[in-house]
Amino acid sequence: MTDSPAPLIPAHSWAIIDSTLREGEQFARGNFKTGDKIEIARALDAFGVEFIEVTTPMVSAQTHSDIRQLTGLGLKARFLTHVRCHMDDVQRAVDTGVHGLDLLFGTSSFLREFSHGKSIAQIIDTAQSVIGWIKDHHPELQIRFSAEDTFRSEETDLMAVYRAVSDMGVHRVGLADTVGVATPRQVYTLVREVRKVIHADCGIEFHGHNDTGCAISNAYEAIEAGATHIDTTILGIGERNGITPLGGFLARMFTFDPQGLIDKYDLERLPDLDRMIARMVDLPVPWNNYLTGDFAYNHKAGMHLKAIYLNPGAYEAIPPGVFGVGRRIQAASKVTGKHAIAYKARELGLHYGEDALRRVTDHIKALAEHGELDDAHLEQLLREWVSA
Ligand SMILES: CC(=O)SCCNC(=O)CCNC(=O)[C@H](O)C(C)(C)COP(=O)(O)OP(=O)(O)OC[C@H]1O[C@@H](n2cnc3c(N)ncnc32)[C@H](O)[C@@H]1OP(=O)(O)O
Ligand SMILES: O=C(O)CCC(=O)C(=O)O
Ligand SMILES: [Mg+2]
Repeated sequence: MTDSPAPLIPAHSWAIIDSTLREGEQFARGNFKTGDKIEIARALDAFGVEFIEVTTPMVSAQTHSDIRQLTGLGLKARFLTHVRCHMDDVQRAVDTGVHGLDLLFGTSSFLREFSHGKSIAQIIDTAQSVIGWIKDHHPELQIRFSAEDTFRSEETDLMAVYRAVSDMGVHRVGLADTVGVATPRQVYTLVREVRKVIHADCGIEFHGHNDTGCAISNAYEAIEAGATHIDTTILGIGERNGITPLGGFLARMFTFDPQGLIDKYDLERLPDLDRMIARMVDLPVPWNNYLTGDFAYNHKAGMHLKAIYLNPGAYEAIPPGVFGVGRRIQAASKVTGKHAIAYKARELGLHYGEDALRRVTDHIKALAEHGELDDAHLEQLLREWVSA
């Protein structure tokens, strides 16, 4: 026996902050009631996510009381609340029973001009007094500071902000691709730069929107560059078209360290998580959803089917059973081939000679020009042709 090589990106080098109960509430249809929130939190905890981020208690008295209820559930996952870097918000958040505060302050010129109106010097000043207050009065709380709209901010501004908050002793800094514009290479480069100015024990969190379709690749690049925490939501729900989806992110990371993921999370629960959120937002799970979409494991073309029957790994990067889903073999279409038909026949105890197999395959392909044949039709045909 030889030891297996160390995984390229070990699963223990990063953690998930699932934000379905924060970013997900900002999704068009994310109107979770207290009962929904409890169901989501319990399901995420059973799945094994390390952190659950919830909305700021500043939203309403109901939200404040919901957070207290969630943190009182006795779950293993740790709760974080997402608050503006402002004393009013922080003081409202500290008695909610959360494990930590996710502070944010927009650093791009867009947000400095149109959101809060503060200069970089004022942001640093405020951050220092808010962080200082938390450290003095609630040293038990984890503190994260994120520069909202990081990827449209000036690099010199960012470095000044990150250095200052790291010097104040925050546990993590956050990089947020708020409008989903960053490319994977930009994410990689910036995370590397940030790593150089913060303390060695300070974590790096990445939050990526999917407006240009890069949310998963950007999360992956962030980890490659040294990020320690990734924000996800179930099905990727969030503002506009959302953020890095939990399932898609896990699919990406599974390819680097399958066993690490199996050890950390109860992966077979993923389909239930996706269906739960689909039900709550009253939308179907997308047909092409990572891992759990109806057709995520559909195999159709003859060349694929020949190999799939011999070894599914020939056309699957990730075995579906690990994530609690099954594969579908679509044998009776116009793009099928003789190997798939022979296999289907064998399943029925039927055996064709080479010529007969060619003829029945061509017949099925011709019929399927008008649409797919269902299983019953295929079986009937195979039985008829073997005795014809
Ligand atoms: C990219 C993101 O997803 S960021 C997170 C977004 N999350 C939320 O907005 C949480 C839900 N929000 C809410 O319930 C409300 O917006 C509240 C309670 C936070 C604030 O409500 P209101 O006081 O009515 O203000 P409103 O929402 O209209 O405007 C935002 C305010 O936040 C201020 N603000 C924005 N960012 C920050 C910040 N990082 N630190 C401090 N203040 C900030 C703005 O200046 C503005 O305050 P102003 O009116 O004094 O200028
Ligand atoms: O706090 C953060 O890091 C992320 C905030 C957010 O949702 C965003 O910038 O899109
Ligand atoms: Mg966001």
